[in-house]
Amino acid sequence: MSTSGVQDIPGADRRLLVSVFDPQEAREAVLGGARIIDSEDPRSALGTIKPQRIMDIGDAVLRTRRQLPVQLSTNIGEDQLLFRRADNGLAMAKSAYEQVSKAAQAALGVAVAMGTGVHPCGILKVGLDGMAVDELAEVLGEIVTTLRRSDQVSRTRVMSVLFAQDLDLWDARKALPQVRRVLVGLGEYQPCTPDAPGAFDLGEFRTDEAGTFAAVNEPLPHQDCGLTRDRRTDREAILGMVEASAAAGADAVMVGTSVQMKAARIGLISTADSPELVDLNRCDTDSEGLPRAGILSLDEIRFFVEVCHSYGMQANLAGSVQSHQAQQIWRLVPQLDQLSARGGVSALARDPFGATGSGEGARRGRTVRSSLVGGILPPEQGGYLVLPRRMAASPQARESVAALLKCHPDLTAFTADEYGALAPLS
Ligand SMILES: O=C[C@H](O)COP(=O)(O)O
Repeated sequence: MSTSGVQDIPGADRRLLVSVFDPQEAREAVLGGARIIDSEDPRSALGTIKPQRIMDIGDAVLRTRRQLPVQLSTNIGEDQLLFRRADNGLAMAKSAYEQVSKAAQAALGVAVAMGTGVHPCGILKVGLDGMAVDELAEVLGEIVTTLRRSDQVSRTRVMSVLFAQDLDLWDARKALPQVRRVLVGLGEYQPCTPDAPGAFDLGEFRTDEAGTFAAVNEPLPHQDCGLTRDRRTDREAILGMVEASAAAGADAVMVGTSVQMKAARIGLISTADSPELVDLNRCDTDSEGLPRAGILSLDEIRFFVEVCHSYGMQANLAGSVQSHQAQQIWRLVPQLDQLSARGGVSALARDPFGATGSGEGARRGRTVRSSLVGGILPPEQGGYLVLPRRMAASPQARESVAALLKCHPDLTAFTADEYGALAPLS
């Protein structure tokens, strides 16, 4: 007898998407139980990936034993904006016609790279960051129509992507050294004068660049795109994105987070201030004591799912999704179609020759582990709770986990070391 209720949903077909960068990560994701294997360059939130790598990943999925049907997905980048450089060096937007055409060409290209060998319905994620609502609807509509008319990939599903943001939280965190370090490592900065807002000396992070000043790249505010008047992604922004996606004929909408939010430990799901959620975000601190924060409340997540379904589209959540969030959200929002993850299912790479892991903390230096994939799976597919070992050591976290297991006694809990090896939570 289920205690969460979700196991009792007849025909539940909820899916975990895992973003991978190579065939080995693809195998880990499939063996861990992911239902959508997403080809993506982890250097950014929707990192563009070469078609040949998508093909390599598809081949790896085909060769790996799967218990349930698996789909492929990929993306055509975070935004579809195109610029040219004016004589004075300033960036000038290219014509709407060129933007729409390039996006549709890219969509066709990556859909062909995914092919139909793994599944007839590949999924195409379309980043639309920074675009005005009418602009993004035009791009999406062209992509949908182009793919539908194609001979080979007409069943490709189109998923629009909205990057959720909380600009007040971002402002409060963006100057922290650990946030700047990650963004500098990912190349998310631009040169500036020493007196420019947010300027810092690159030499703090790269000795060879001492004396060069830079500022981290800022998120593109929703207000500038006409999505909402708020500095945080709210119901108005969600509704605007879902309506535009539905009008364009998209099949699904994903709300995720930009690389700036990820670097600042601002994930999509807020566990604070909810009587239904156990707040483990506050116990998940980095080595400097910075806790994980979230953007959308449980009610806003329910609103997103409900609005998507009212337009006949699927709802997908992403944005530094952690195991404790996933296990609660799957149970509390049983209608949710998909969760997506990379950071929450990756660990330091273990060097088989004995050296310690490399690339500590950076998105690129971590690799997908099947043991961690199980931490984000829905309960009806065997999902369990995974707590990073450093977090499990905190009495505050232990207390919160005890409360969580009391709410959901069907959950089995493990700790994970920095390489993703699991041990039962004792
Ligand atoms: O498509 C989804 C993203 O790859 C999720 O990445 P993340 O879990 O590190 O935020």
